[in-house]
Amino acid sequence: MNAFISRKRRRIEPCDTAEDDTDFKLAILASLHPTIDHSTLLEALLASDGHVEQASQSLTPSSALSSRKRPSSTAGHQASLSSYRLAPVQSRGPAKKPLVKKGMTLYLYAAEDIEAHTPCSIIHNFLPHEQANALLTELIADAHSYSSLEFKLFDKVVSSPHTFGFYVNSLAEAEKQKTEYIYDGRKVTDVRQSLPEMLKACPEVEDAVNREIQRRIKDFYPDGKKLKYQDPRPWKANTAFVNCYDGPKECVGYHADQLTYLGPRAVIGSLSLGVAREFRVRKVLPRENEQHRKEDGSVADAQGQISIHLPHNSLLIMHAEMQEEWKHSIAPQQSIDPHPLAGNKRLNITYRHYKDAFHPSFTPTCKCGVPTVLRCVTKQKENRGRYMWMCHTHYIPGENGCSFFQWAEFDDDGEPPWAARGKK
Ligand SMILES: O=C(O)CCC(=O)C(=O)O
Ligand SMILES: [Fe+2]
Repeated sequence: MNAFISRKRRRIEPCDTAEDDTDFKLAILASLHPTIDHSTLLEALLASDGHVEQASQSLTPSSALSSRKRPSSTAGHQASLSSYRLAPVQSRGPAKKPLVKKGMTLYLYAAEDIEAHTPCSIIHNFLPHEQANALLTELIADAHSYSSLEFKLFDKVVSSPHTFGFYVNSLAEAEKQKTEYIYDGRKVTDVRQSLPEMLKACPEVEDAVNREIQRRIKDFYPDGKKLKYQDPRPWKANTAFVNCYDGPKECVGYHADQLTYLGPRAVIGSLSLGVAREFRVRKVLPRENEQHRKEDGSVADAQGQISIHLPHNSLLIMHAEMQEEWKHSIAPQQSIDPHPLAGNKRLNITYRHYKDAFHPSFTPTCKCGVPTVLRCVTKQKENRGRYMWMCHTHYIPGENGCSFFQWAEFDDDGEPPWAARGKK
């Protein structure tokens, strides 16, 4: 049986009387459990909604397990919190009700918990040890020349506090990317050919992702059927974005990945190497829940979030329900455990399947003459889940774009109408 643990995120408030109360309860718990560290006590208290007695019971280890320490996030070591029975989790299938609560972060470590409570599954120790290290070493060398992503946010040009590189599997593909594809309204100049170890890992990633997709469908989706618009054909790893996070403060904010070249209900395979970091996910709320939005625009506190621990050599599969219904981020941390090969760096490969039918020569072009971006309506209740093609150009600093908008139509397998016409 596995368990999860949760911790209330610390608010930046100079004086908080609730914190005093918590400190008092913590002192009682500490006296009852003198060998358990402070953060584990705090997590148990919060998971028990502040009930000291309940927290104390949950901290009594099951007879078979002797370890009491919260697992450290030491890279390369896969830890689980199964020694604390804070909540029972059924062995297979989706969770009956969400565990995440307002203002809380649930910390998930075990594969069974991750797949039951998020749209992701995880394979720990994915590649053979030597292969993972060779891939990491190859990427560290290439990451020196990565750049950060610049984008426009409310008329300000901001750059993401991490760097990345973009790879495709052949030089011919790289040339096509540079000349035919558009990202945030622009062509990209730095497209790399996948490195030997990246190519070597591709078939393994493809096999694992395809297996996980089938398992997800069978065990988690209604009636064991694929989702509407999900592609029934095998998933391919023909494109990769490699993210580099150098030190605990480098991060990426909450976002959903662009579906423009992947199509609806896309699946992404994300291989983590080097320093272990926290991958946070939260479900997107429809607009009627907007009363929870804070002044700084965030809603994470209002609905809670889930943190997935991503150690070295773990493959996270973001399933077909992820991009349309959830957002994800890599959170900045106070500290990290350095990795023997990578030092302070985490390298992450997000393998993606670019589909032929979504090549920009087929997708609608806006009034600016630029191929459009594919988006899904997530907030507006009436149109939630519908897709639309929209002008990209307003992402370019100094440009406002046009008002182009067109609903996007797909068949049950996520194919756009022009692909069906081509088949006839
Ligand atoms: O670093 C990660 O695990 C996630 C990166 C990511 O979200 C992205 O590349 O879109
Ligand atoms: Fe992403």
